[in-house]
This record gives sequence, C-alpha cells and structure tokens, in this order.
Amino acid sequence: MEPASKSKSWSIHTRSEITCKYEIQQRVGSGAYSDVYKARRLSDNLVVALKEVHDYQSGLREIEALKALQHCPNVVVLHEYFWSDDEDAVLVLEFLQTDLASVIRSAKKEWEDGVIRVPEIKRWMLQILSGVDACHRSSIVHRDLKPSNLLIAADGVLKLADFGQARILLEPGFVANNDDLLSSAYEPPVMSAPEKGIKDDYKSQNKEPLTKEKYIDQLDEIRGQAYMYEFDKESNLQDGNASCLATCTASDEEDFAKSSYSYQEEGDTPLTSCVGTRWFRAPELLYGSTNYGPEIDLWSLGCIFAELFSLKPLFPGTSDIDQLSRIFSVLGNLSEEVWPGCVKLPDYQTISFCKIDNPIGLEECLPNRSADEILIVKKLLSFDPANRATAMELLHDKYLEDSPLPLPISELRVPSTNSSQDDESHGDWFDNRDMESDSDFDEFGSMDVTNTDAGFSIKFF
Ligand SMILES: Nc1ncnc2c1ncn2[C@@H]1O[C@H](COP(=O)(O)OP(=O)(O)OP(=O)(O)O)[C@@H](O)[C@H]1O
Repeated sequence: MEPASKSKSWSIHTRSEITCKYEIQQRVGSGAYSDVYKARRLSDNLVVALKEVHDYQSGLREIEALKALQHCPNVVVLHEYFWSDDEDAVLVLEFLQTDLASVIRSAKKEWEDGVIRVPEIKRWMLQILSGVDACHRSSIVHRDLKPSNLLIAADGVLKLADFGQARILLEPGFVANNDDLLSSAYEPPVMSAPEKGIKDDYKSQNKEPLTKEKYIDQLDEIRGQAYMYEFDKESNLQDGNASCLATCTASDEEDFAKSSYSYQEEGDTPLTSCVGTRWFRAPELLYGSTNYGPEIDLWSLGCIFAELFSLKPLFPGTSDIDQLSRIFSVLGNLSEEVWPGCVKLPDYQTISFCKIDNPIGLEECLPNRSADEILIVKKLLSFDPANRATAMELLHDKYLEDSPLPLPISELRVPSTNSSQDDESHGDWFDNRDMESDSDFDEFGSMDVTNTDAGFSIKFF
C-alpha cells in the first residue's frame, strides 16, 4: 500500500536516474492512472515509451504482469522499470505507434473501402488471441481489454498493453507478500519480441504468397507456443509474488481458462467488480461479482471482435444499468435458464429488467456478416462464463482455418497515429474512462423502486 506520508516528485523530468539514461520528448498519451511520454534511449537511440504510473497498485500490477509475459510476442515489451517506494513507477516500454481503436476509426473514416477486410480481421484476431491465451496460461487476467489497449507497431505486430488492472492468479494456499514483489532483479528481454516470436517466413521481407499449408503451419506454431508457456508458468507462479489475492484451482492444465477460480478478499486489496471499461465489461462484473476469472476477458474479446466486424461498439452503454439493458435487448434476459446460478450474483435481486420477448439478436447487430463470424462472437458472448470459448479454442476455430486466409502481418494497413491523438475518437473513449462509477443511476429511463425483505428492488422500463 502506498504510505500516505511519502512525498513524490512532481514530474518525471526531475528524476535524474531516468533523465541520465533517456531524453524525454513529448507526452503521447495519458490514462486514468498514467502519463506516457515518447523518449530516446541515450545509449543507442532506441525510441521507447516511458509510462509514469501515478497509482501504486496499478504500477505494481503492470510490472508484475509484464515481467511474467515477456515470452509472448503479442504483449508489449518491458525494457526496464524504475521503482521506489516514494516515487511513481516508471515503465520503459517499446514504443508502439498506434492501436486497434485507430484501425477501426481509419476503416470507418479514411479507408476507401470503408471496412476492415476479412483477411485483415483474421490476422488481428490471431494476434489478439495469441496474446490473451498467453495471459491466461500464465494465470493472468487482463481485466481491461478494449481496442485502445491493443497497441500496434509500425510493422503490424499487435501487442496487449495497459496491464494496470491485471491480476495474477495464485495457486491455492499461496499468500502474496507485497514486500517481495519487486525484489528480484529484472532481466529485460534480450531481443525485441517481434523478432523473437515471429518466424522469418511470416515477416515483412517475405513477399511470397501465403499458401494454406504455410498458414496452417503458422497457426500450429502459435497454438504450440501456448504449450511452451506451460514450462514458464510454474516459475511465474512461484516468482509470483503478485498482488493478487485470488486462488485458482486448475483441474485440467490443457483447459486452463475454464478452470474454476475462487477469489479471496484479504487484507486491503479485495477484488473489485469495477474493472474494465464499461462497454467491454462482462455481465457478472456489472452485477457486482467479486468472484470471477479469465472469462471476463473473453467477454471483452467478444465485444472487440464484433466491433471489428461492424466498426461500431456493440454495447455502448451510458451507465452500468444502460449497459445491462443493451446486452439484454440483444441477447435476451439473464436468467437461471441461460446461466444456472446467476441469481446468486450480488446485485441480481436488486436490479430487475423488463422481460425481453424478442431479443434483437447478434445477426441484426452484425448485418452482412457470415454465419461463422457471428458464431465466433456468440461463442464469446455467453452469459454463463463457463460456456465462453477460451482463446485457445478459438485459435482452433474453423473460421480461422477457412479461406480467405489471414493477411500476412506485413500487408496489414497500419494507421500512423493512435486513438488518444485523434480528437474525434478521444470523445468516445473519454466517456468510457469513469472507472469510479460502478453503479451509476443516471441516463436511463423510468424505474419502479419497491421495498423487499432484502432491502429494495428497482425495476427499469
Ligand atoms: N508502449 C506505448 N507506446 C506508445 N504509446 C503508448 C504506449 N503505452 C501507452 N501509450 C499511450 O498512452 C495512453 C495511456 O496509456 P495506458 O492505456 O497504458 O494508460 P492507463 O492510465 O492505464 O489508461 P486507461 O485509462 O486506458 O486505463 C494510451 O492510450 C496510448 O495512447
């Protein structure tokens, strides 16, 4: 926990341990907890991003999660970090010029064809799935997946970023001690992840057409990496440290993301339901669950994939209640029929919604998309978290094996700016950043409040 009495320097510019190694250039972004600067490493002119994290827990989580994930080519590279008890954490990250939100925006507003083509969508999906699979196999739940947190390098390699809300799940009985968390010396990755993780025949120089055989080989390689991660997993957990107070019972290593989790609320860092940006937040979180697992990331993926298909956010809720209403109007009501046990969600009895007799359906929200495309979104947007497809299951999905094949990374269209530099999209994402408001009651229609044995019940019309 952050000692309240500790003083902090007012700016990264006054930190001599940083300025003696990096020339800090302009600020390129800021989030709920951070400011991000472009900088040049003086020793070799490498361009990097310096992320100054103003929140102690968030800095701790991000460093721990990134340290555990440096083997994955689809996770942002952490070159080094500066950490002390009385200063903000500063992470030295590879610099990534754009993000998936900008790809969506460019497709909508700038590209002549006005779409992200299917082979492009498939390549973005493969990269996202590979990153999410690595997280889940390393026992890490990202908890804030959204297009603007999927950063993209100039060469088209997509990287999961912003692990400030991530949790590392611990094995049962392991109790994390915050003092140990950052004690071990950090060995930065030897080479940058794109070179390490992507086979030569897959890289930009190669202009040979991608044959089905070659592509299936690549796919097998991505799937195979997941099994390699298993070797790292044990050390991650032990090293593991981790700020997480969750326990995980993995009954089946092969199906890690479907294992059952139980989260303990211990000390002063309980799990919170207020994670993730609202539009991508899973229903169990919106209903106040504090006992959730990696499946919350899979819901977010469903929303992201739907947005790749339609170029529009699927559930752009203006409040948490509105968020649930939108989900129900498309998928139908949440009931024991679709998720046995849902009545036990903390806020289930408190909030009730009108019965939706004819839900709109995903088909209507994703017009002109193929049955396989709609199915892939459906597999993720299951109310029952146990029924959501895992990242690894989707890497085996027929959709990714069928023609048209994914575009080679080098042929992806990559915008030159990111969503936070773009004024128009900034508005959308800005509305999304109020992490404090977990149960806002504004901006929705009429309601009826009745007293019940448990307190009160609110019905929305
Ligand atoms: N490695 C990077 N390279 C280039 N720009 C980056 C990098 N990391 C972050 N940024 C920029 O800084 C912005 C804020 O970073 P980030 O999302 O990690 O911070 P945050 O405080 O955790 O944000 P949020 O409020 O979305 O949770 C990003 O939207 C992006 O524009």
